[in-house]
Amino acid sequence: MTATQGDVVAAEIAAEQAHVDKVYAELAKAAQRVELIHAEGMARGQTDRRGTGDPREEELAGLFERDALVYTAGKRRASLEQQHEGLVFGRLDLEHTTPDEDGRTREVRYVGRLGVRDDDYEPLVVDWRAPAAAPFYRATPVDPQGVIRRRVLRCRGEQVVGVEDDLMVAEAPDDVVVVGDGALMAALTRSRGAQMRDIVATIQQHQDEAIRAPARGVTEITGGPGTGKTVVALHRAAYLLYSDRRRFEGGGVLVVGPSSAYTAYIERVLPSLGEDSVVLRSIGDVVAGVGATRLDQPAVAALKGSLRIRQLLSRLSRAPIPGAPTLLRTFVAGYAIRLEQSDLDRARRQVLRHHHRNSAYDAAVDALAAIAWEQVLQGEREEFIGRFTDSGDVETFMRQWWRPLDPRELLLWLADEHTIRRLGVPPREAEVIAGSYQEALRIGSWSVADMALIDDLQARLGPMVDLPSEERGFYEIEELDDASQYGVAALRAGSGDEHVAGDHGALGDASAAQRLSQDPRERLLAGRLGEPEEYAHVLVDEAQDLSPMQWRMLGRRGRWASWTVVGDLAQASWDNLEEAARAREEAFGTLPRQAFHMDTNYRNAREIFELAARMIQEHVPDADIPAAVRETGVEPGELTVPANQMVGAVIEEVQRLLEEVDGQVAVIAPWSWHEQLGQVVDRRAGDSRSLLIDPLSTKGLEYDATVVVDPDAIVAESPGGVRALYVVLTRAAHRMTVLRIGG
Ligand SMILES: Nc1ncnc2c1ncn2[C@@H]1O[C@H](COP(=O)(O)OP(=O)(O)OP(=O)(O)O)[C@@H](O)[C@H]1O
Repeated sequence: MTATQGDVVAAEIAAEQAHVDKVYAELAKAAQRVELIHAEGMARGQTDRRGTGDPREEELAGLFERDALVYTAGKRRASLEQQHEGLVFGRLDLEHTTPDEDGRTREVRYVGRLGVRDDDYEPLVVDWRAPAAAPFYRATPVDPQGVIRRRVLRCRGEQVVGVEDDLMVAEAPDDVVVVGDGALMAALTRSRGAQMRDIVATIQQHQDEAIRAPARGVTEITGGPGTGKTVVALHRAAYLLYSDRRRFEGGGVLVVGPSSAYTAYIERVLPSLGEDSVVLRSIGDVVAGVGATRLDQPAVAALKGSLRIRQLLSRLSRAPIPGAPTLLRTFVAGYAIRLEQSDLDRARRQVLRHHHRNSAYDAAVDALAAIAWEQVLQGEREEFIGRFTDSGDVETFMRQWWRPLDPRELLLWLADEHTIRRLGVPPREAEVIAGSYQEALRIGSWSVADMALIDDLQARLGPMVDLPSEERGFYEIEELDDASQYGVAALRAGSGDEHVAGDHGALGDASAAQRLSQDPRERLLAGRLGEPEEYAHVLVDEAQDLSPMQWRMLGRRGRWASWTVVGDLAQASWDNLEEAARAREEAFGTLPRQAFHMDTNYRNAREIFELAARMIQEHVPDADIPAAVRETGVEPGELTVPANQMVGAVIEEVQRLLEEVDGQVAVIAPWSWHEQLGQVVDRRAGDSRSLLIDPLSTKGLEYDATVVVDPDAIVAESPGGVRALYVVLTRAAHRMTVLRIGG
């Protein structure tokens, strides 16, 4: 009796299962070792004087050691747990030209999310990032690199449930069985989850080249929609950490994306690849201690994003504090001193020529003293200056005239149109800017574009330094002033203290304060800004959308960094691309460049992408159009419905699509439809399989199916116009319906 194809596959699966079992057994041993280290670490921290609050020095050393051990063990355990699923995903059968020491030319090599060795230190699985794993991604029939067969193992938990082979030589040797229809197609046909998955088992050769490119300088990854730019860039981050852990884990890797929906969407990819030290931020969350999700009207965002705004910020950072005293009258060393507004302005200008405002308190006192001396010119100059500097009146005056300035406070000065006009802004722009900060004060939240302005002002003002302290109360001990470091920021926030958390780690506390406060102004100023954190590598996704001011903001965080920059100009929602390109060049300086272009669309079924491509080519003839590799045989639906029947049509389409796909169905609608549609479709992804989302928030995301509502309004409403619609039309993997308004 001959074996059926099913029997052959079952036998292959059973053989792979035997190896996978061995790996998990080894892993269980490793987990036990981790437990032992954990237990040992905890034991070292035991102290016989618990509760006295007075640990001996050797106990402190014990505690430190314990933390280090527990930390390492915990990290290893977390990574073992996260990579448990699908730990082994690949196998290479290689034929070498020169035999090994035992005279064999054949080798079997398994590839997985991490490297595992047996007791003899023989590799059971090679980490996908190790050089030994490279042929898994690089071998092709034209250049097999010694590979006869590449096999992808599909696992559920610890069970191998399928194998998919690619043969790299013209004919398989007799003992090498080839099964399956190819792993890539199987992966692309599957349903999309609410979160992005890693593609470690099916990375394609051209993607692998970008992933493993050297870390130097700037790596640009371009390509049309769905070409895997994001997922490739994330694998690249994992690869860089593996290839030079000291540099990148120590220096930090920052990944910046367009929105918090995007960061939530991609947040599982890196942990599933064994990396949890990467910092993910949306562009509204880059500045430590403050965050924003609100978007300005396009005209306002354009004004705030352009480099022209820097002139206003420069003047603002040197302007007098509104409401601060305009006259200093006092007696020093028996002389009556009177410093008028013009004297004060002169002193301020002199000081700001050479100093950051927030660190120039002493210089400002000196400047005032020098001007006061001009009114005296009798006796000893040094003695007079000393008496002036020590004067209680002068200190009281300085507390108002030269207090530490929070950049956010300066932006709020702009809510007053007269202030802006005094700073030389033309009336129409002054009105737009004032209106935007009046709105911020009304609703108590910043806009995403404000973050880059806050950052720019912070660079001009310097970090906030507390004024020289007044005499302290007896119980007010030094350390408690900065208790935020010890995790009590939320308490201070609750007590109404504006100066909450001092670093990004405590951002959550700042937002706790924001939630607690009823007063919009207090919410805007809650928490304390941290200083810009610098990184060894900065990865920017949807880079085509960054404004020039946002490039400057990122530039401050990557002054010594290498970069990976990902984008597609045809999807841009920023219209002055030339100015943004200049700001971006400035951020990169003279760093060397390398470029990778992705030209295969792995997301959209061909039928869906053709509709999107036709639309964008009509308006942007030089758009970068990839080739879609998968077909479903189902054309996207295009319906025209009267406006008053739109809600019903949406409900009907959602119902229909939910039956056709296993994953999520997104209704992508312009804001003008959100109120009506919000009553029938969930606004948030949550557990529900259908959701309502606005066009801009879909950047970088994907769904099994989409219902695109009123495309003309999407174009009219978005700063990117047709480019925004192009983004929207390329979000669906399997099914799409476009609902136009008409007749
Ligand atoms: N080699 C691969 N194997 C399996 N799936 C892949 C592969 N490459 C890309 N994909 C899938 O294709 C989809 C699109 O990828 P991704 O979101 O990274 O594209 P993108 O170029 O960033 O798209 P956009 O610019 O439209 O946001 C994702 O579901 C991703 O998992």
